[in-house]
Amino acid sequence: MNVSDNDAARILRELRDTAAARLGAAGILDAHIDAELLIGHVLGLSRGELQARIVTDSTLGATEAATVKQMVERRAAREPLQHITGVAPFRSLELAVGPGVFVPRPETEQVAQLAIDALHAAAVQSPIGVDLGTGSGAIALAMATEVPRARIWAVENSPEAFVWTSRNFRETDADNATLQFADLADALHELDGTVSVVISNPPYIPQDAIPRDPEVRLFDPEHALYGGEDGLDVVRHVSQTALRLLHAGGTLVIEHGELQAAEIAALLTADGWRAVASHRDFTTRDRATTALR
Ligand SMILES: C[S@@+](CC[C@H](N)C(=O)[O-])C[C@H]1O[C@@H](n2cnc3c(N)ncnc32)[C@H](O)[C@@H]1O
Repeated sequence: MNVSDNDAARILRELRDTAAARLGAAGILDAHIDAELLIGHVLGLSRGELQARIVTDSTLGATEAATVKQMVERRAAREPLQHITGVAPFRSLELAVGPGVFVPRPETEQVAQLAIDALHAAAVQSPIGVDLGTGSGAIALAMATEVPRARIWAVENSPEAFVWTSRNFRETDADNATLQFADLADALHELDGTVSVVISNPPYIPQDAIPRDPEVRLFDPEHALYGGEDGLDVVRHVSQTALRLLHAGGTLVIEHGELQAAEIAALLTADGWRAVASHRDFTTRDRATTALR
């Protein structure tokens, strides 16, 4: 490494840090991400390339280089990046993840927005929100931190996942969020008829539809992926539990596969839900359905 490499890295790093501080002071939540994307855009580098340049040009010693090599090998074996780093970003949160828990996905950030909007719109002082099958706690903790006046309950019944859920609840320290180890089909009877919003990203993959990506097939827990023969076994339970939990006018939000919107609309309509509507993600795929109690 020569001095000019070092200088180039330092200048780049200071530029990144100054830009992040400026954006943070302006109220942008993930300021360092925005800063790196902006500088990368100007320099014609991806965010990863920019970060690699900052590290390799300045501070990368032999030990760090060896660690990077090991991590690259793990990634090459298709272990999810989030398992290697141990962290999954979700909206404004950084959640601990690893073997045994479903890695929260970017598309779920958009689905969570539907529940957050419904909580914001709720007429009562402290609306109750429930996340059925909470996994890492991503949706529940997003609702709790983004709608502080709400009271949030989260339900999970996988012991392996629950280790991670508990850790994320502890580390997020949202005192308006409660976690329960329970089967969502028979959970939270004490809240019957009082809840404003129920959201679930349940297992919805049909038993025979094995996911293509090794990261999903080999590393996400089966209990988080598969929903029986037609993929809708857990969705049927979510519908019944939400009918019991929600007060009249309350909102149900369900994430699902892009080809399941019509089937889920029929299922919910048959169960007596009103105003059933599907919602597209940023790539125009139908990935969520809402309904009113
Ligand atoms: C697709 S993952 C979603 C996790 C998280 N909500 C998210 O969006 O990242 C489905 C979750 O539901 C949990 N689950 C499946 N069946 C359940 C049941 N009957 N009761 C409670 N949780 C269940 C799984 O263990 C898993 O954590």
